[in-house]
Amino acid sequence: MAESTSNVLIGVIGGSGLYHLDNLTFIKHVNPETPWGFPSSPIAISSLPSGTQIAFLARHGQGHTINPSAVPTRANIAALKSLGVRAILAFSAVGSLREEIAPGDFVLPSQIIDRTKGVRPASFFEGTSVVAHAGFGDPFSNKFVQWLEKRVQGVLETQGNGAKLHTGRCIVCMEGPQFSTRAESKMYRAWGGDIINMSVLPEAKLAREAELGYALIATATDYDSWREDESAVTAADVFKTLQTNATLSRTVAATILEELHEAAEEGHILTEEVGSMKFAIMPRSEKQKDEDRQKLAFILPTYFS
Ligand SMILES: CSC[C@H]1O[C@H](OP(=O)(O)O)[C@H](O)[C@@H]1O
Ligand SMILES: Nc1ncnc2[nH]cnc12
Repeated sequence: MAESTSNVLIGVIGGSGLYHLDNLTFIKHVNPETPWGFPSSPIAISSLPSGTQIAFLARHGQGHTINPSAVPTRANIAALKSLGVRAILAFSAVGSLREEIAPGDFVLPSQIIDRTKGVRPASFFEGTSVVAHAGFGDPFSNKFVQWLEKRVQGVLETQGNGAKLHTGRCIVCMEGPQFSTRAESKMYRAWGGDIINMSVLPEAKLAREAELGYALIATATDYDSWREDESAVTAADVFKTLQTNATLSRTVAATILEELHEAAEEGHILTEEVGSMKFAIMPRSEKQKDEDRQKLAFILPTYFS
């Protein structure tokens, strides 16, 4: 492990527009070097009013300098794990593929359609002599997502200014940086996609490989490009809602993080993840290289130390 751990159980990943959280006392920045390089940006360790510490990482770097295809996601997940993090609460700006999901609404997706194009390293095992097939049928941590539902709903009802929460939805993760064509946007709707972004993969896959709880709070900024009589999405459309969504995301985080830390400490929201890689990893063979096993011990010390 690169950094000493100090009971930082929750890692928050901020997406477009969300580069810091509120109501926290900043303690320090850490920048752990992992076998997969450095994270997108130094990770801010801060304390909640109770003293509980949390970690915050800006997915695209503090000045939003990293495009979605180039985010060093393996380093991000490995760095968070090295700090002792057990659950990641990720935020993402998304396009809506459904009329009822309006810009400003929040979504807790439960499924993913992968439309990334193989340019992003998507496994810690890639390039090693160890083979593993993580289960990904339920790409988000079901218990964690269920835990979030009523808490996020509560915040939106009292402080959401009309923002609605949608649950049980399917997110399409596309390869950017360009937005989808109108034909693609319609195709994703026909496939059952409800929202679209460029970031949830490989983040969710890598969190699973590292046996971390992972949930995404998706915040809708636009209607993508499927509406016949409307113009196709532009970055300017996204920017219109980004700040309002980020402010509400900060309120959600400030309201739930203390209780989330407690839930992670007790472990009941993470029972599906911990131990999940045990039978995903192909049995040890003499052909597996020691150096690869050492590398993998960084994220899975239980199996590789
Ligand atoms: C700024 S529009 C496209 C960009 O926004 C989302 O970023 P994030 O998921 O980090 O909030 C989307 O995934 C794209 O990367
Ligand atoms: N329409 C869209 N497509 C992909 N990613 C997005 N992030 C925000 N809006 C998006």
